[in-house]
Amino acid sequence: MSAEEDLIDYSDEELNTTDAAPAAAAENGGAKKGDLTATGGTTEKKGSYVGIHATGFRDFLLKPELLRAITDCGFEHPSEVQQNCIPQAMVGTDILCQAKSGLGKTAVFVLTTLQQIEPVPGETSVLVMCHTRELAYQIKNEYNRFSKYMPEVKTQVFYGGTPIQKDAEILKNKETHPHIVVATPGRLNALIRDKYLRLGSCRIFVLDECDKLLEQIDMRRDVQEIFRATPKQKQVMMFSATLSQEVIPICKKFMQNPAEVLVDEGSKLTLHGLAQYFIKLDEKEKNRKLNELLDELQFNQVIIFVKSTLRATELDKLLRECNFPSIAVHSGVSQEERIKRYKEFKEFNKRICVATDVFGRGIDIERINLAINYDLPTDADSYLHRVGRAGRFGTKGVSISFMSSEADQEVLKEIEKRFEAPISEYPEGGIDPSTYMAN
Ligand SMILES: Nc1ncnc2c1ncn2[C@@H]1O[C@H](COP(=O)(O)OP(=O)(O)OP(=O)(O)O)[C@@H](O)[C@H]1O
Repeated sequence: MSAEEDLIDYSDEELNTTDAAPAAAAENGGAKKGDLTATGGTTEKKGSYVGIHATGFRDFLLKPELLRAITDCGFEHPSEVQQNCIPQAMVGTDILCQAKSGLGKTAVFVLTTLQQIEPVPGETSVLVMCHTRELAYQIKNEYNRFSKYMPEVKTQVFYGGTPIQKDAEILKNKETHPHIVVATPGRLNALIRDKYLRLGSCRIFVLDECDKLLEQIDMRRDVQEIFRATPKQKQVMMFSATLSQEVIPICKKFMQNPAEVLVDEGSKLTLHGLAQYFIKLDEKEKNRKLNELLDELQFNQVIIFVKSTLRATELDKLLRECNFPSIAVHSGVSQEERIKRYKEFKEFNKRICVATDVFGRGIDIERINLAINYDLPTDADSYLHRVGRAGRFGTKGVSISFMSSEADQEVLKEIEKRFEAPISEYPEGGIDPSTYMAN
């Protein structure tokens, strides 16, 4: 199975093809929702960056239940993207947001949807979609953390690879029917098609890693069908660290006058706490080098990216044979097992994770301070997402990429150019731990 196939997590669902987004967006065209929005008597002007003056979460005037949960989570100050987006998102403005990896995009939509929600039994009013099952699971957990003091709000996660009947049971019962649904597109579309989930009450539509969801044609079709199943009047929010010039207009077709928080230069996406290196070597030297690195580097947790499920399985086996506490996550293992392994890694029971690109985006594991590209990805955006698994929320980290072919060399050149990030040759004598370990 190719690395590309690894990414398509919803492939177990049958797909129906339509070409709905432009039409749906055009139908929506009349309203000016993203322009000036009034909620609860307050009018928020688009583009007025209340956030710039905000020094704490209190300044956003969020519900006390949310503020308490934020304090419990240990968040002291909003990050820049949170300052820029929360004031507008919480009053219903459409948002198209690009911001660096690991700087808290999730909290933007989790907090602002919880702020706006008015839960009605048996009705789903918030829909969040992302491209992988583990990410959906992670986002659901973020909802649990932040809705701790809102016991009436129910959130559920739906993704493929699990019995659909279980999801159907949850949706049939008013007591368990969620107000917030986090899902991958394939399973969600199947639930809608089979009429288990009705979206007539959907008020907020969120796409996390939106470029991934919209760039691949089959995922986009699912997203479009789901979009068509929701009412015309709703808030749409989209997020990613990478939004190409090509994908931005596609995103905007789903939106009405969105507030745009975009990064104009690639260099602004560089994670400054992350030291980036490459090692030139032959394919056959990779295992020995990896062994050496794992022995010499003082990592807390490491994620090692490979290009296929087969390579993930083999490398993980090899590492375990060498007594490294390794685990593998890829689409070749059952869904239940995948989530189990994700949890094991997240809970620090395993320190080494060998993964395909299913873990390349969005996955937030705070102790990862080393990301290794055993196989380099084929494009610069994937590189940026992958290495962003280390150095979360401004912490220190290091990434090391193996370069074993001319194609790899070209990709590295493209990365350096696009993000204006120096990627240095890994020094013979190794690197000083103080450059990648927390003080
Ligand atoms: N204001 C804050 N203060 C402290 N920690 C925060 C704050 N906001 C977010 N975090 C933490 O920072 C980490 C990264 O956040 P998150 O996963 O939302 O990043 P992201 O922008 O979605 O990244 P990616 O592009 O990689 O998906 C999380 O562990 C989150 O709990």
